[in-house]
Amino acid sequence: MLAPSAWAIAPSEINSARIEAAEQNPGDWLTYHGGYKSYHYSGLDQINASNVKNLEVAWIHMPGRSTRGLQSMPLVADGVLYYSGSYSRVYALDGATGKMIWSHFPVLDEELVAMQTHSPYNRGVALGDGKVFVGTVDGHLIALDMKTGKEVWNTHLVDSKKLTVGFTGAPLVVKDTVIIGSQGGEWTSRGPLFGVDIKTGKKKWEFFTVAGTEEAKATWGSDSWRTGGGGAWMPGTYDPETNTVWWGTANPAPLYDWSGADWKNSGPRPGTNLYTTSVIALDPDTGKLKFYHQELPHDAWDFDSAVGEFVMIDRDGRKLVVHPNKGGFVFVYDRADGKVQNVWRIAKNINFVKDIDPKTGELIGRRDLTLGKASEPLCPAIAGGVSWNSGAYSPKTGLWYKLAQEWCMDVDVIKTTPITEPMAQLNIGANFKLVPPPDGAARGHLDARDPVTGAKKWEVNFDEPPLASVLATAGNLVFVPDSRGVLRAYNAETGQELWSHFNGVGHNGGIISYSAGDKQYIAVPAGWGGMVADEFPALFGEPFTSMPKDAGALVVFTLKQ
Ligand SMILES: O=C(O)c1cc(C(=O)O)c2c(n1)C(=O)C(=O)c1cc(C(=O)O)[nH]c1-2
Ligand SMILES: [Ca+2]
Repeated sequence: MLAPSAWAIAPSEINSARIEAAEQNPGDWLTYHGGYKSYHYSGLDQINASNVKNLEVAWIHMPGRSTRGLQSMPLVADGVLYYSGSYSRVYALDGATGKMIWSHFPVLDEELVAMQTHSPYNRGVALGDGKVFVGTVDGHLIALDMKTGKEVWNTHLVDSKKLTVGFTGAPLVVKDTVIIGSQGGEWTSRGPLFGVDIKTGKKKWEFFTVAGTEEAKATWGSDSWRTGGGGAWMPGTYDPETNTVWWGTANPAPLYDWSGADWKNSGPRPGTNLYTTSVIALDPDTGKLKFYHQELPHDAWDFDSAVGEFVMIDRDGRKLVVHPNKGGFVFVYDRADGKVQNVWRIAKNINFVKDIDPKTGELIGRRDLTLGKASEPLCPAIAGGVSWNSGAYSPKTGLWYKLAQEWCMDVDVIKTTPITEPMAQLNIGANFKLVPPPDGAARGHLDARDPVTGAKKWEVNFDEPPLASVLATAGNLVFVPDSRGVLRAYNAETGQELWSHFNGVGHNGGIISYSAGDKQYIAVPAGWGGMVADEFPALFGEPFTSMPKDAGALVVFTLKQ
């Protein structure tokens, strides 16, 4: 199915209604998650399981200065591809040829950026109201004219000079509001999310993921909310039926806590620490909290809920949303009220809890660390049982294709005090080293599962965990961009590998499909160097020891003529 002409009347008008209708317009890819349902699925089937072997490179684009790789999710509207690289460089390219239409390089506070650790990568842009929106690591949200790339407005939202953190995640457009979340879990901020007027750039609201309400403030003993961390560093999504924004929040700081089982009363941040490591449901117009579920009360392991995937599934009259937590569990919620409907595990090596009650979401047998070396490795490792990139759901197969990671770490918990002056410093609270898990080598796997029950149909193993997003298509295909730099296509029903192509450097970003003219394309950023990627040389050796962390290219494929 190719439907590029459906929007011929007003080609560049992008609003929430058009995003809601994403499924009827498979030639586009309008939001980070491919549409509000977060499927990372393309309804195009020109490229399919029987002809995927005929894929070839159509064009390549080099953004330059790809420090820490190329981590973004491209977007496409009406055959034009928009994407960002490190330092928030934004490009608009002809989707058929790669020819540049415009580029925009923001002027950043380079001195500040050089002092940041989780920087200067950018994970994507948002489209709406004739503009392209991008966040910057020095705390700005910028709107560019979609046709010319000229700056329309530029709003300074985070005092990054003081707080160190900024924006790495993509924004989300909801009606006349642009929503973006800040980094924060590893520092001393309060991890805000912002709602900004789409026309003027004026800030409409701000929601603090740390102590954003009086109820939440009471869950931080010793005034620890002042330096609580939090963060909302990956984009969530929007449920138009209930006018609700779903967003995941990051961990509290310090990441690790020495108080052991007495965490309610002692240690650096006594209490449950709301709304960190939670999913929060906000009113997009006001930023008011509607409801929430804290996936890990008093997270003591850096297992953020910040993974941005909220997969909307309707089943047996129930409206559900599926959300993975970095600790390796997958939560299923009722979309009306955020009540837990199921919890299942996707990572095999987990010992930070014995289990999570699938009916209530309650943690069973938590493993709270105390000062000094832990007696046995903590599983999963700080890099997570799942990482921040997204899986893909195919409404055709009813399967969710999701990557998981098997690794643990030796951990030595130390006492820290938050440093806020003159500039916030990382507040980790432990030294650590990644090690293989009890059941074998450190590795990754792609699972094809029922997203609600977790029932597994098939699994493919990888010697090193892939750290990029997954794409599913109506052509009965699943694409996995792997860490060595090989893009692989699988049969969506069976997991059989059908095609692969080496892109020259590891993948650490998104992947999409779109149409331009009468052709279907697959676009994948190649470029290695995220935070988790830093762990690869010690664990896996070559090719990661010598893999560049400052090279990137957008590689686009189509079928041979
Ligand atoms: O709490 C935060 O604000 C925050 C930010 C980031 C980031 O901006 O990349 C990561 C994390 N947390 C994190 O927990 C994490 O596992 C992680 C992995 C990566 C990466 O680039 O591979 N970034 C981040
Ligand atoms: Ca974190």
